[in-house]
Amino acid sequence: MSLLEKIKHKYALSDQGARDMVKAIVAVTISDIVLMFPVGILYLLASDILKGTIGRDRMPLYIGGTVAALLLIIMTSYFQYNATFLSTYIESGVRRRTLAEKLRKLPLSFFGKKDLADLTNTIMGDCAWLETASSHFIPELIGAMISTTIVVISLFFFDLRMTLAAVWVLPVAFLVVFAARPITMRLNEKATKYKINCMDGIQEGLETLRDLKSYNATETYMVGLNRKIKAVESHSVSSEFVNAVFVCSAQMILKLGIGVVALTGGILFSRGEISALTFFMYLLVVSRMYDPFQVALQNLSAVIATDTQCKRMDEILSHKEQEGRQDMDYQGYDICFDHVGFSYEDGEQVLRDVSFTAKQGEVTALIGPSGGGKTTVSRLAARFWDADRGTITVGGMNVSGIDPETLLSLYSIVFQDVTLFNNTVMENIRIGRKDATDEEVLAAAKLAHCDEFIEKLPEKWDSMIGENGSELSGGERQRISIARAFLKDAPIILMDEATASLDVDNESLIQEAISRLIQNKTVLIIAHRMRTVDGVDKIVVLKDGIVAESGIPEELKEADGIYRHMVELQLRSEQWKY
Ligand SMILES: Nc1ncnc2c1ncn2[C@@H]1O[C@H](COP(=O)(O)OP(=O)(O)OP(=O)(O)O)[C@@H](O)[C@H]1O
Repeated sequence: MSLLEKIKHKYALSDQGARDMVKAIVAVTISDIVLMFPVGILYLLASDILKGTIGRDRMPLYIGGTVAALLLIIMTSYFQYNATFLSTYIESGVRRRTLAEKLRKLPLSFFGKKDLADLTNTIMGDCAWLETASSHFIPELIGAMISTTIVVISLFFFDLRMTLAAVWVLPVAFLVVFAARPITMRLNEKATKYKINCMDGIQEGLETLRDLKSYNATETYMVGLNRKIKAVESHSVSSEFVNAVFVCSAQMILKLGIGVVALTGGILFSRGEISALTFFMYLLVVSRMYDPFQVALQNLSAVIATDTQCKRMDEILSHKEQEGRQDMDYQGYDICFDHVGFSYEDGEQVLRDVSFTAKQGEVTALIGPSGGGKTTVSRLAARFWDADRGTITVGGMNVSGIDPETLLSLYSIVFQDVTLFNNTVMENIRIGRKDATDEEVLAAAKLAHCDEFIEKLPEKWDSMIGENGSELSGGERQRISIARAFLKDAPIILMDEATASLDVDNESLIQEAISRLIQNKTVLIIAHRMRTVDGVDKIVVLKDGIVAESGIPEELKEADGIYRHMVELQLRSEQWKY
């Protein structure tokens, strides 16, 4: 692996980002070396004074040297600023976009393991931390190490003993901070874990505020949240404290270097083994040489801490994407489950052996007791998850070999919990097909009976509907979701009891529209109310992860099975009154 590849992989950078980081390292190295130029000029001046050769003719050299050193310092600082700061912000944007793009391609199973706060923290917080790391910590650390090595090598040409007196502190100080690596990393990981836990708590509180208030549980929630905030506080403080102990100790060791140089120089000078000029030069050099290194030590501990953030990012970036072909030759759009077995992350077998076919031009209803696996079956059909055993085909093509986005283009999905975006009603419906014209959007909305309530909104079709459609009723939200399905007009329709939040008037209107929509399509409905499945072509009863019964409604009603039992139960519950 080349150096660029290594940097790219280690710090989750793009090709350009890795190149910019190398440029930044070069810029810092030059900048650090240039800072030694004034020391050189002072050395020349001292040398001339001691030799008595100072005169007018040497003045241009001193003045020219000083001006050149100043110009070089300004130029390299400018170069360093450009190479680090400007490119870093561009790179941060690239990094965030790469993460978001990757998340888009990951299977939903990945999101089962990660909560929203964790992912948001990676995209925003970890990226911001890496932003500082790539603009400051890493280039300054590597730059300081390279420039110090160059200075140290050149010092060996003057006097070995004095050089050793000056440089022994460098590896010792470095080792002190580096030896603390396992402790600081562990503490940093812990602090990050508590921080995410706290963010998660805040997010949960905001999302569930309505329920917390209605059950007078806000106080209990605040007690829990306070505990989480305190945990973040104490872990961050102890992480900082331990870090400071090691960094400060290492910096004190560096200061010891000046003392040792003065002592060694004093002894050697008194013995006449070095000249006053050499002694003076070493004092000058050590007074400057430790400065970048002192900063580098702080940066080293910060770079060590960066490991936690990089690992978290790498976990996302290296996670296997769902792949598949885009050019499929479908033979119709039948969905066929053949001995399918599946379990979620927790390992509990949700589907044990499921086989059935949902034919094109027919409505297949999935019914069964709660937790029987109906939603899971529909998720597997759309490849939100991959089955563990057996095969699922669409139009004869195994879904595990189809590119997820290509597969989803075959589906119109109407979920029970509708997701709406903080945008206009028009754009929320257009999500169904992004290239649809306004007329097409309007037509789809009309079919889903959305137009009546949209026309009453203050800005009509341009009305913003608040985050997740919070300004709309449950029925209105669901009608928008159905309008999207009309607009997409895909050959397969997956519905999760789409009419659940509609009142009686709307329900019959929507049902009539749905009947038009589903003609000659493969329709898979997750049904909870038995009266809605009376007219379907096929019922599949899922219970305990297997197909317990399947057939046409009349047949199943005759048999004394689960379907008949569910119909009877529902009839009884319909007679229930408050
Ligand atoms: N993302 C998930 N991670 C882990 N387990 C899950 C997940 N989603 C569902 N399950 C579990 O899988 C089982 C089947 O759930 P599923 O939602 O498929 O059932 P269902 O028949 O649709 O239920 P309902 O009628 O109540 O909606 C349940 O035990 C449920 O707890």
